Amino acid sequence: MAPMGIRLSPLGMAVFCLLGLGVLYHLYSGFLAGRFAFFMLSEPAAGGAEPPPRGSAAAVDLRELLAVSVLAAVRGGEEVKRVREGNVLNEKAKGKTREGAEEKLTSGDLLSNRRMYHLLQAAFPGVQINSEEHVDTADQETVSWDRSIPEEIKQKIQPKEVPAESVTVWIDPLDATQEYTEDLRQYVTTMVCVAVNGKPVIGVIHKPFSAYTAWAMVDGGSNVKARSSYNEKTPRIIVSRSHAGKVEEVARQTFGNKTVIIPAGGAGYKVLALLDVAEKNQEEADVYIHVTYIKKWDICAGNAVLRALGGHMTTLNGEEISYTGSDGNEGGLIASINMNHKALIEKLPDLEKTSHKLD
Ligand SMILES: Nc1ncnc2c1ncn2[C@@H]1O[C@H](COP(=O)(O)O)[C@@H](OP(=O)(O)O)[C@H]1O
Ligand SMILES: [Mg+2]
Repeated sequence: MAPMGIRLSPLGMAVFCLLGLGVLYHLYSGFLAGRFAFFMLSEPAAGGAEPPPRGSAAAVDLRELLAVSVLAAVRGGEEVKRVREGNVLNEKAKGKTREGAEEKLTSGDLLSNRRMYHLLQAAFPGVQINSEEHVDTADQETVSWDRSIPEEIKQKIQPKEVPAESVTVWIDPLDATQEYTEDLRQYVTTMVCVAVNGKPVIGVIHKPFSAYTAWAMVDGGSNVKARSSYNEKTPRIIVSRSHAGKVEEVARQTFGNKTVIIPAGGAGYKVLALLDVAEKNQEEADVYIHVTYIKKWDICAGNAVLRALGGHMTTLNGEEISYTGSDGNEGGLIASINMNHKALIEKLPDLEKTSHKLD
């Protein structure tokens, strides 16, 4: 006898148990099927990372990161332009490079850095962000992102989740500061790069004075492309105008005395010189070479853009550059697209013997 006088027949109990089992099976198989479908649909994430479970707190969507990176580069660029046009740069020296060149700092660098950093940080609080300028942690600036994705990005890029801890964001709030102080505006860019497991995956290079933005995502898409042809035999070499070291010697030794050398400011500008950029003040070149020490925020975005378009940026020894850990790149760089990059490296002088002479 059941409590309260209800009598359960053995048949009723069996039906009840079967129904319960059916409900449990339905719930569990639906969950498993969902997990299986997600596993089947997701490609391996860019940079080789496994996608984390959808909706997991530790996952970030690379398409969203691209959208906010473009916005950050544009917003930083507005500060860069405003300070230059107001003509109050508050220029000072922040130190010297290893080669003894003065490293300059202006209000343009600092205000752009503040804008870019806070926007990215608020949008992706769980992600490591490395920026060129110091960020005051007491600064309570809050900038929110409305999570809207521009139509062009929506059309070209699919959502792709990666674990937040695999991501490192690199911000250059003002590339070509030296040239900025000389009012050579065409060289100036703001840049954001997203690396996944150290591999450069998203690059944004923005020219604040002409409102031009190039973006690209490895295995995703881009709004910029390579030119239709490059001169591989006697390439035009684009090099630094203010941190040149012995780069002209290296270029002439490699490609002959007649090779054209284009001195220019900014690592972002020099990468754009290798691409199809319809911009009145943009020079064109075939190869970009840099022989002195350089920082990862200067080169990561350009490296990502080139990689996304099938090009290469490596050290002068041909090694890939890893965008995690320390912020410096010791081995110089050579960048090319639609060329035999390996053959270019083999042509370079033996850097083991000459590296001490390069700076
Ligand atoms: N030897 C060096 N040491 C430190 N930074 C260097 C460097 N050579 C180049 N850079 C930095 O790399 C960027 C591009 O350099 P260049 O215009 O000479 O090609 C500049 O960044 P910033 O303007 O962001 O400081 C410059 O300061
Ligand atoms: Mg800078």
